[in-house]
Amino acid sequence: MSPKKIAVLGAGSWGTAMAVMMARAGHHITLWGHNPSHIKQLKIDNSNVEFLPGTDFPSTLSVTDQLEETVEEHDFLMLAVPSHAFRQTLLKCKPQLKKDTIVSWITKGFETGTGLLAHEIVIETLGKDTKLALISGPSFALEVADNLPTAVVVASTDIEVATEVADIIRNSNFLTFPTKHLASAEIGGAMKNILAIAAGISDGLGYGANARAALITLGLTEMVQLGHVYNCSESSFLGLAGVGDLVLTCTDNKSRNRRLGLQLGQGKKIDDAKQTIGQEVEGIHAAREVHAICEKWSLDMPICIQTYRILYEGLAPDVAVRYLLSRAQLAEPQLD
Ligand SMILES: NC(=O)C1=CN([C@@H]2O[C@H](COP(=O)(O)OP(=O)(O)OC[C@H]3O[C@@H](n4cnc5c(N)ncnc54)[C@H](OP(=O)(O)O)[C@@H]3O)[C@@H](O)[C@H]2O)C=CC1
Ligand SMILES: O=C(CO)COP(=O)(O)O
Repeated sequence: MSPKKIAVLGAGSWGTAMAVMMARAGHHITLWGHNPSHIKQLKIDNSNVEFLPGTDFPSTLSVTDQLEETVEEHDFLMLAVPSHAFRQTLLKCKPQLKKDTIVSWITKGFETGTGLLAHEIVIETLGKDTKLALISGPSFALEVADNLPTAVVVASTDIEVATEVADIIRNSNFLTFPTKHLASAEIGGAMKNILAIAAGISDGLGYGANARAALITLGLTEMVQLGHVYNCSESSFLGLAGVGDLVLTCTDNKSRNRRLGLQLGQGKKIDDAKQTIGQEVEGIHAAREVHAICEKWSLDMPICIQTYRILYEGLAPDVAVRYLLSRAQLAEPQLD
């Protein structure tokens, strides 16, 4: 694949790791960040990026805080901002956006307040003919920045766009699989953050590996249940963006969502836990949106709801777990 010009919009750990990975593969990357002092610091010294220690920037990677000219000069955008900044970033891009620009994103979450999926926001703000794609799957920023093998899906309702994006960003350490299951990939990426908090809570309380495996399995059935609202098939959650990312973030302490849960399970207050992590914890927002969606559609998703109650209603983690255990399921929840 010949080198491309790609603009990564969002200079947090994930945008930076993706930018470095693609620049190493020979692409010409512009990394935009909204915080001028952060960008200034990166221009002076990028040898010790916060949360990505030891990540040197290749010469094919430049940084900027100028969004307008970045959008103007690129026909491939990759949004890496947190979900709460997704719509406003698209709106800021819109005036400079060219007709055939690829709008891709690596954000994981529902829109705060509306519960919309990212592709719904793209269509609402930029129109239904936008060439859009999501890149998602089990992919810790630190490991991608360290050049460790990673496999993700590139999802778009237009499989030609998914294939084009997958072909551009694939390299020997970063495998990409095109898929048309866009909504499932978005739901998987957003839901696993809530479930990673739940798994962290369970581990923080000292419940063992059996409980964690049960949470992962039953969490997957909740993911599938939510998918029914969007007409997603059960099997569409069994890939990298669903079960793959769920297993990763529920089991490894590189996950910020899991680490938040661990601290809550150990008795820490949520504000203190958030402060210790010092980065985005998307599951906190996603729990609120999923709670609202469950109310709207009368969905029974006990793990997500108990996690919401711990996060927003001050429910004690051990009480939430006892509730889950006491639900006396007559039958194991099934995927179909
Ligand atoms: N890190 C990871 O391993 C992965 C993360 N993701 C997803 O990527 C997304 C970004 O997360 P991540 O990079 O990890 O988070 P970080 O906490 O590392 O960084 C978030 C970045 O977003 C910036 N930001 C905040 N508000 C705005 C805004 N309004 N406009 C532009 N930029 C803004 C912050 O800048 P400042 O702090 O200067 O305000 C910061 O640089 C999330 O949805 C996450 O779930 C997906 C896969 C892997
Ligand atoms: O999405 C991720 C890995 O795929 C990162 O997970 P956390 O946001 O929980 O760190």
